Amino acid sequence: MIPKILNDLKGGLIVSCQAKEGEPFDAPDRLSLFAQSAVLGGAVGIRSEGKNNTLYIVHSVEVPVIGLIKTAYPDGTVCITRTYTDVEKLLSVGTHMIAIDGTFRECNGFTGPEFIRKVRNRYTCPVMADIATVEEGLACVEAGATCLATTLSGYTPETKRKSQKSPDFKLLEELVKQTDIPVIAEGRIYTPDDAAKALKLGAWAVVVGTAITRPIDITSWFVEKLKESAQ
Ligand SMILES: CC(=O)N[C@H](C=O)[C@@H](O)[C@H](O)[C@H](O)COP(=O)(O)O
Repeated sequence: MIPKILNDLKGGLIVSCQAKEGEPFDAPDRLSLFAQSAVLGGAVGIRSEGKNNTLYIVHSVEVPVIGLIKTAYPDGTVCITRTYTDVEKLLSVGTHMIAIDGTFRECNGFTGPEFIRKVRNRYTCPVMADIATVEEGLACVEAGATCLATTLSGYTPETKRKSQKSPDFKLLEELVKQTDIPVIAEGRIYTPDDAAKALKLGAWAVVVGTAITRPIDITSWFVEKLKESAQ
C-alpha cells in the first residue's frame, strides 16, 4: 500500500533546501526561509540535510519533510544517511521520510540495500532510496524501500561522468518500467520543462534543489554564459 506521505507528494514539486558548509545560506533559519518560500510557490514537500536544519524546517512548513544526513565515502563521493545514529537523529526531529543511500557501496559492512532492509525492520518511518543504477533500484525495492529516487546517478564512481549537465531520464524510465513502487526524479533538473518531462516519463514527483535554492550556482550559470558570449 502507498503510504499517505507519498500520496501527498504525488505529481508535485519537492524542493531540496541545502547549502554547502560555510556558504551564506548555511544556517537553519536561512534554509527554512527557502523552505517557506518554496511552499508559498506551491512545493508539496521539502528535502532537507542535517539534524538542525531539518528540525527548523519541520517546524516552519506544513508539508512533508524528507530528511537526510550527508557524509562522504573514503574516496570523497557523497554518502547519504548510512548509520543508525543518523537515522535516529532525523527521527528525533520529526522527519517524515528518511532518504538513505541505496547504492551498492559498503558502509560499516553493509551495502545500501542491506542497510535499508535493516532500517525498515527496525523503524516505521518511510524510506526514500537514493540510487544511481537500475540494479541498485531493484535491490532497494526488494529490501523494502518505500520509494526510489534517481539522486545519485552521476555521483558514484561507477556513474560519474565528466560532464553531468542533464537529468538521467533513461534511469528514470527504466525504474518506472521495472518496479512497482513510486520513482522520484532527482538530480540536475534545472528547468520547469525538464521537471514536466520527468512527470511525463512516469516520475511520481520531482525534486529540484540547485536551480531553486543555490544562488551561488545559479549566478555562476549566468556569469559563465556572459563570459562565453564575450569571447
Ligand atoms: C548528489 C547530491 O549530493 N545530492 C544531494 C542530495 O540530497 C543534493 O546536493 C542535491 O541538491 C539534490 O539531490 C537535488 O539535486 P539538484 O541540486 O541537482 O537539483
